[in-house]
Amino acid sequence: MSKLEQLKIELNKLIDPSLNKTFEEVGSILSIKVDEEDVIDLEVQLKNRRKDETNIKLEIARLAKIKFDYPGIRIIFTDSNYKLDDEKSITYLGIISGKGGVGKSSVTANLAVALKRLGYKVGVIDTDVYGSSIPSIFNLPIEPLDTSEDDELIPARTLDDIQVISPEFFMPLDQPLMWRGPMLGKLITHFFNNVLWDEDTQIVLIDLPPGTGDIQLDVQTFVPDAKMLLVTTPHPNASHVALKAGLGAYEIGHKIIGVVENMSYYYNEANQKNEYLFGQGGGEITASKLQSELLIQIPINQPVDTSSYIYSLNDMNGKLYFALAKKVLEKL
Ligand SMILES: Nc1ncnc2c1ncn2[C@@H]1O[C@H](COP(=O)(O)OP(=O)(O)OP(=O)(O)O)[C@@H](O)[C@H]1O
Repeated sequence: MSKLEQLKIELNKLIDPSLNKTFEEVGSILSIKVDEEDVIDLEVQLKNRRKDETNIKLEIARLAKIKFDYPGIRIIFTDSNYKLDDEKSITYLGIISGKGGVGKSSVTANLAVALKRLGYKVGVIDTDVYGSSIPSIFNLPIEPLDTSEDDELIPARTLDDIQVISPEFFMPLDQPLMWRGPMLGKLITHFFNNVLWDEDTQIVLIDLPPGTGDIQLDVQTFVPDAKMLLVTTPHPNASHVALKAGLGAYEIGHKIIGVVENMSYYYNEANQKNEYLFGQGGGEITASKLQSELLIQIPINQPVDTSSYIYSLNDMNGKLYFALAKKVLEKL
């Protein structure tokens, strides 16, 4: 047996501390080679790189250099997707729209509350960097988030116990901040890789920027199983743009679970009729062209408690969001 094969056997006995399983059991070693200068090239995946990489690097170096006398070793660490049997996994649902102002953030926040009312443990990631409004919808103070000992972000928490992550918490108050591509990419990576959600978190809603861009692509990379909910207003022009966003989502590889038509009508108490201020049919057209389903039509309405953006269960819209949450759960 060659020296390299013997080293591989010893490496395979190492334990991934975050899985409490040997490298062999979870297939941690992706590749191992030796170059012409006798230096080892090793590719290893770990469940929790941030926490375990330094110690594992030492253990590997000890084996390769001291026990097997190799002059050097280069290690590339990647993330392991290995799932333990009892590991709870979070379901991600992205909320998308063609353009801004159609109520995407309102839908995200009110859907989160409705899911919570149904007994689910919910988180929200606000990725709408240029139009971030989730913290203000939830009335959360804009202050830097705490971090755990392992440098993970601890989400802000609403009074309803919904956990929230938003770029707002990283920006100077009331000042513009120019997010450039790489900076933005880092922030979003952090939002998906380094958040300490409560252990029993079941659903995380992602408020995405309007349209199809880098952040949508990032979400596909970090959470490829994420499903999408598309928000549009009833106006045919809005639905035209929403359709583009939906087609873009399909192209990226996202699944759309349905369409929400927001600001569908206004119920006029005076004549007891629905007034279709923004036209009619946009949601239905978008859903049918995407071969999806129009899940709900939400009218224009302010919460009875005018100090809040969240509808109570006494509000007509609160009841509709409750119905939407049930449909969403069926689709997920
Ligand atoms: N059904 C509704 N009835 C009345 N007002 C609504 C309704 N839906 C949303 N709004 C209001 O419309 C405005 C825009 O909503 P919101 O910020 O949720 O849109 P958005 O699509 O997330 O926009 P952006 O992408 O620019 O952040 C807000 O003031 C919100 O309170």
